[in-house]
Amino acid sequence: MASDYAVQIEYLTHTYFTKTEEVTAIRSLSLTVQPGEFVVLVGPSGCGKSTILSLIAGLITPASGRIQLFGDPVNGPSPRIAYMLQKDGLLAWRTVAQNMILGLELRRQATAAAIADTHRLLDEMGLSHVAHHYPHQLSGGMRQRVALVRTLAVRPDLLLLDEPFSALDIQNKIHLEHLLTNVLKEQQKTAILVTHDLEEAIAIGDRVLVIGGRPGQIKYTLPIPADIRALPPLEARAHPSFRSLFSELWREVNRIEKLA
Ligand SMILES: Nc1ncnc2c1ncn2[C@@H]1O[C@H](COP(=O)(O)OP(=O)(O)OP(=O)(O)O)[C@@H](O)[C@H]1O
Repeated sequence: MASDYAVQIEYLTHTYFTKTEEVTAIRSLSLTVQPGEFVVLVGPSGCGKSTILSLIAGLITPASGRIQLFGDPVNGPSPRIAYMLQKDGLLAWRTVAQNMILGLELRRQATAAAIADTHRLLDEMGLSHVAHHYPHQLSGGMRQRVALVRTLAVRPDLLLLDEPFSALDIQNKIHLEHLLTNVLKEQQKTAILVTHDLEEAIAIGDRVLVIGGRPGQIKYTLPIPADIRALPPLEARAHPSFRSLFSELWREVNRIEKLA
């Protein structure tokens, strides 16, 4: 029977083989993500968060277990997924306008309508005035906004976000969180974010999963209450329950780190 989940992971195990050692990064991990849900992965360094994203993206093949995307098995990179990383990956010799359609070009989807859509997104990000600038002429926050436009331009059903805002100052970070969550809500996209920033996790996620142990497994789940989820990221941080959720998450991440 076809699955109704955006992502369904069952008993996933992954081992890296190097010349000198074998590292089992993930063992027997099961997880489901609902369409439209925003799931955040946090946990100590090296616990396997990025590996989970790479497996979902079909960039690496698991040793065992099963991953389904919108009911279809993952057998390699899927056009339904877009990936955004901490490094913006903008090409220095292309303008902002040319950079933001790169994904569309690679997928042979750079139609006039699709390009017009990216210009609308660029406008929403407050960046129309730099469409003809080159990346070196932009600030870090602007570059990451362009990278976000490029990620959204291909109209992915699932966004995988690996610490996309971690190099930004707090103002830029909250601004980008705001832009991201607005677009995700408007377009009802599913997203999985990896972050080390526990405040960010609570302010923008629907559900936060603490990954830990060696090999990595889900050790703790923190559902974010509906009244916090309804708020923009800055206002969420000022909600009366925010501090106690932060303490709960902090305690769990530290407890798991000590056990590792
Ligand atoms: N290509 C690789 N070859 C060998 N081992 C790897 C490889 N990539 C990751 N690992 C190992 O797998 C484990 C999980 O790594 P992963 O990058 O998924 O963790 P992470 O939780 O994302 O870490 P961080 O928070 O530091 O980015 C670590 O022990 C890491 O050293």
